[in-house]
Amino acid sequence: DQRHKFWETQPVGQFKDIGNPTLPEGPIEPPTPLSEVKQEPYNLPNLYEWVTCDIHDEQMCDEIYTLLANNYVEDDENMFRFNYSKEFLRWALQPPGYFTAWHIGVRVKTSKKMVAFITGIPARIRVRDEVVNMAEINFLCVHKKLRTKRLAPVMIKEVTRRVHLENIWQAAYTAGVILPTPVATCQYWHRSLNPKKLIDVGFSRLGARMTMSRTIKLYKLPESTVTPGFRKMEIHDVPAVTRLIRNYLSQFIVAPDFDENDVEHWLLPRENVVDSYLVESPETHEVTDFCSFYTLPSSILGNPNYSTLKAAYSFYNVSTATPLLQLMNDALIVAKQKDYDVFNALDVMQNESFLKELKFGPGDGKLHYYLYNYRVRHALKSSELGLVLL
Ligand SMILES: COc1cc([C@H]2SCC(=O)N2Cc2ccccc2)c(Br)cc1O
Repeated sequence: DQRHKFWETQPVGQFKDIGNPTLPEGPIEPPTPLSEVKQEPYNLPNLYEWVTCDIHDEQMCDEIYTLLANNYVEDDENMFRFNYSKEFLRWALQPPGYFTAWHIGVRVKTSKKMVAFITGIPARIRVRDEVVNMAEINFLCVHKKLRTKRLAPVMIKEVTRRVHLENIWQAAYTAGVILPTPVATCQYWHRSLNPKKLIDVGFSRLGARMTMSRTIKLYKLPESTVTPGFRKMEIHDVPAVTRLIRNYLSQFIVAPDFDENDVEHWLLPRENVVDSYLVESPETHEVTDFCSFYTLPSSILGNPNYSTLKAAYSFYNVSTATPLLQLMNDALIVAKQKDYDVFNALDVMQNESFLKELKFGPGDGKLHYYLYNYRVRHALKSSELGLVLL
């Protein structure tokens, strides 16, 4: 089909190469001399033009928010659609060292209406012992009415060209669909916090021989956290949290190579965007554990009583003294206190060790991770992945 036609032209692991032990791990193609990188943008179909999006600009941010809120990812049954907030988009797209040129919109020349979007952000990602400068590609969105115009391939080529101009030759991205060739395939799990609402909107179903009140009781959580020394992360914790998370992530085959600037950006609490907590030992004042989740609501499509689902997504968690089970239960307790309806987690890192026990149920969505222009000897188990993309 057309999709594989495009990906067969790209430096990505090809299905035909699976299991070929002679192919080395690492870049598939060498960098192109900067003088040979195409200097001008790729051609769009006539009616459309590229626009570089300054996400800091209120009006531009509004246009991007609205495009995504109406046209971004839905579940297979079109019951829900991601509803990234404006403050979340500003956080997600302005990490240390970001390039405005990598926030690319497509708009109609005449009406100036934004009809498509794709982004890249720079990230240092370690693959085994190699730290690679990559672009994390995200928010690929084409307006529902323009889906048959084959805009996505030219948008992917354009963001790749702009990434190449910054001398970066690898990328990481995720998708709900199978493309050549997944580095890892993960499963989403969900922990009900507001089971009545989740059943009312059709996400969950009442279990057999279960009443609503029995279901509410099943998911009930304590009013307050149980771990002594459990508190919100603050700016002065950045050095300790950086040490803790760098050490923890070193056990995974693919993981971000966070420095203190990255930790300050990605893990310091931001209201309605990202929450992070740590355990400071009351005796030694050492920071021994960390947990975090980000806030990504979903629009509920066509329900008369509810319009939005408040969802928390497990981000990075580290346990060295507090059992991970207890740490994550405290995260659930805090999320319930803040009125989240559901707490979502991928089966990456050590998450599998707590999912069933904390009453998570498997979702219907799989998430495939991909690397561009970097071959990994063989697909990873999700527990070998230490990378969470937004
Ligand atoms: C519907 O089952 C799932 C849907 C989603 C995504 S697709 C569009 C959307 O909004 N989602 C977030 C959401 C919506 C509802 C519940 C939990 C998460 C994910 Br990710 C995993 C699921 O299993």
